[in-house]
Amino acid sequence: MADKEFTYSDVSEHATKKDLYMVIHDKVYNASSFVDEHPGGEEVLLDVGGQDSTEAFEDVGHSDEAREILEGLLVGKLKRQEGDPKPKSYGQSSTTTATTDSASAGVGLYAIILIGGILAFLAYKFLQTQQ
Ligand code: HEM
Repeated sequence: MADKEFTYSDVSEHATKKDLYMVIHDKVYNASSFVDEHPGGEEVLLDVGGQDSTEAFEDVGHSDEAREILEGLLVGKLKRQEGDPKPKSYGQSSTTTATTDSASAGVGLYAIILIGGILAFLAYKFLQTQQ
């Protein structure tokens, strides 16, 4: 059963509380039996019902226990088709780019402060020798 393949449109047909599928890391889970037990509330699960909820799931930082429960809900894997939304590989693509950007911006800022400091020091030394 867990070998079954679902397309995005298959998954999107299961978006009600009694029949709730979601995609996490390209695997398809049937969360219907867990909705009432979810410590984070049923609302959030219903929100992502029938969709890719990888980001929402990972953003919360779910425990290993949560991941074990998740494995028990597995019904199949996602069959990606052309035109489907891109894989939401968490911690890669967009997130990494953002981190790299801010990191290099940080380095740039330090470089400017450092160069500014050196210039100020040289100017100070220069003025001293002038006197
Ligand atoms: C079927 C998929 C999911 C399972 C099996 C699951 C399971 C769990 C479990 C076991 C916890 C307790 C804390 C922990 O062990 O990490 C939890 C907490 C939580 N979950 Fe989920 N979760 C799922 C999907 C989601 C999604 C899609 C969201 C969307 C935002 C979400 C939001 C939360 C929040 C906000 C908490 C924290 C509740 C609190 O500490 O007050 N969960 N979840």
